[in-house]
Amino acid sequence: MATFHTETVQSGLALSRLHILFHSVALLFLYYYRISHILLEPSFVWIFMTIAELIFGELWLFKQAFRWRPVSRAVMPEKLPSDGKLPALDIFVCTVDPEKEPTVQVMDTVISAIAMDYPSNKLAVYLSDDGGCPVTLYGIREASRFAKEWVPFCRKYGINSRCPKAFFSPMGEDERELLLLRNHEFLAEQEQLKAKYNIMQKNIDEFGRDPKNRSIVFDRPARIEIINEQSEIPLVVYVSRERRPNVPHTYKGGALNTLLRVSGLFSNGPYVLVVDCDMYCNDPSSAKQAMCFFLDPETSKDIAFVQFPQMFHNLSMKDIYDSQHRHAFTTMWQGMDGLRGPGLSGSGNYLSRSALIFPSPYEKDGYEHNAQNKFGNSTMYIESLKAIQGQQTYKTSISRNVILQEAQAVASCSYEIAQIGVMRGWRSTYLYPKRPCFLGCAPTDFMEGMLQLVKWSSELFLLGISKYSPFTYGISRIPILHNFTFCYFTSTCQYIVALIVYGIIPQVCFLKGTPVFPKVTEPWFVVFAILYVSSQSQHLIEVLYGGGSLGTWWDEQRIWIVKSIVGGIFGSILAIKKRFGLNKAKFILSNKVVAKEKFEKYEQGKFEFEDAALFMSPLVGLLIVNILCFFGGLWRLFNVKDFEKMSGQLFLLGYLAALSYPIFEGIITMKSKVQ
Ligand SMILES: O=c1ccn([C@@H]2O[C@H](COP(=O)(O)OP(=O)(O)O[C@H]3O[C@H](CO)[C@@H](O)[C@H](O)[C@H]3O)[C@@H](O)[C@H]2O)c(=O)[nH]1
Ligand SMILES: [Mn+2]
Repeated sequence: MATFHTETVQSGLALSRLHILFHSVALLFLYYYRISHILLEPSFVWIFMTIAELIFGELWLFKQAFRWRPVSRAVMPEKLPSDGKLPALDIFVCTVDPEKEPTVQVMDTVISAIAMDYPSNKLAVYLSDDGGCPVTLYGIREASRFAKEWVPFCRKYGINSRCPKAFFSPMGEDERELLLLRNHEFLAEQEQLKAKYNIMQKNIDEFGRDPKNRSIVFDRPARIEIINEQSEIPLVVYVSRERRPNVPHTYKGGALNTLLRVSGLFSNGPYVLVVDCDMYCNDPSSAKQAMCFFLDPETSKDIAFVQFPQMFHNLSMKDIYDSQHRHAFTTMWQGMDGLRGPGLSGSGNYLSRSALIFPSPYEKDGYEHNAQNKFGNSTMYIESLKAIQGQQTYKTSISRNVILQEAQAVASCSYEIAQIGVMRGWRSTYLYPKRPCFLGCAPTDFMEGMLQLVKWSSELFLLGISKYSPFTYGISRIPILHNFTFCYFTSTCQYIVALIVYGIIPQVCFLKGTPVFPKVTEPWFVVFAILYVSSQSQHLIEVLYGGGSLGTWWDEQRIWIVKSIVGGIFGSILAIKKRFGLNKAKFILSNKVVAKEKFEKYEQGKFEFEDAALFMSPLVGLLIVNILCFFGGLWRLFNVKDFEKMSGQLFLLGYLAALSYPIFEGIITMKSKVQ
């Protein structure tokens, strides 16, 4: 019996495809207008405008792939086999730096994972401590001790908020009150647990107060410790892989590879959940929801991973920086799901181990050839792969000590061989349930948001010029529409060229009185007007349809321009530096602690540019050009009165001025602080 069903997001699909056609035709008219004009009367201004419009058009086209066949899925966990027949599941949590990733917060995630609604003997939780910090090891021991009381409590009352922090916070209030009404003993038990939770936090904080316990060691042997083996709660393992300064460690990817090998020796669950240390499990049923895809009798065989949206607990209503990535997790991922499946977004994804081992879903033999080259020379680990082939949990009679020793070996630097990736023929799937399954900490101040953006942009840029570029590698191997989605991701840096042209040329020409758009009375003007209205209304409909407001639409346009400029310039600079090995800077780890004043500003919906002068400089430059040209040009316009030919530019500049007003405000208040 099927355990999930899929629905094409039908409402307006035909209309939406018709719109794609309509907009494409309008674009062709625009190009015809531009190019025929250039042929008659070549000028740099027109050539640049045309290049910009070609880039906008190209990216617009790639983007339509996301709108072609969006699907939404629903699961039926009640139709899953009984608990005894479920496959084993390993959960991986990654952390590295207790300064940016406070240990107490990491432990909330670990506890929420331990408390997942899944049979304890089938679940194992692995914490990768890439910093090798004593406080992390201390923290997980405390967390495991607390979990031994927390898990039975959650099960007894059927609690949904299994991250203790969330449960005891105002976010958990509704649930607490409901339970209180139903059960008399609940109050006393809850108070007890809250006290124990506070003690746990206090202990960890105290232990971490000593800087020695918080310091990161990047020159260390592997250290693996079983934290819990008793069966009332899942197996809990602490893993700190070997790190040596002169051996490349490939950051989180390397940490995950280590976890795959280590967990292969201990529990070898055929499925693996990966979460970042700040992304606590907000719905304990997510494991069973994911199993609905993996265990579906008809369609499951080729599913490599199930992705849940990344959602955040620290967003404000206005979310001026669009830290939630609304467009990505509502439109884009659903759109990709309707093609061949969403991309891996790094956290909140359930992976099938088979997809990481076997060349294709239909080719589960043959991995043994060369196994030592591919997976390293631990025979015990290679044995574990065989168990995956048979889809059985790896049963072992080998003693714990021998396994621990082997685990130490597979966590050493010499095992860091080729990166594992999902191979061909596999599909992925996306599930966006009503209750968010994972909640993390989004950057809510401008600087942090931009750092993360620059990190991502540089990685996508590098992918675009790599061996695996969608323009070369993808084009012959991936169905065209699906490949378009990857073309889009790897080309967003191109927006910067188009935006610089559109942010300087019409402005300077407005000041000088040179038109760059057709006269308002000419029929060609209609083409430009149509394209503008068409793209804006497409965006507006998408926002409103997803429950957003007019304000969201307006704010998103602003932050889109800001992000495209910052990501485009600094992302490509970083990418080029990385490409030529000039990048001395370390990995940009996202900060999960937010300064209070900055957070307050974000909550009020006010831009805060502190410390971000470098990232802001191109933007400030463009803003100055815009303002000077706008007012200077207005002065000229009212003197010369050539409204007819300047209307297009007047509108563009007015629109940009209105859009950038809050940024302007942010800059002014930043200045006044310095004085
Ligand atoms: O050397 C490292 C560096 C990072 N991490 C961990 O990797 C995770 C993600 O790092 P973070 O800096 O928090 O990335 P973000 O920018 O917040 O996260 C997004 O972007 C990353 C890619 O840049 C993805 O891997 C993440 O899943 C995705 O949530 C965190 O748990 C880190 O502890 C390691 O384990 N080892
Ligand atoms: Mn993150």
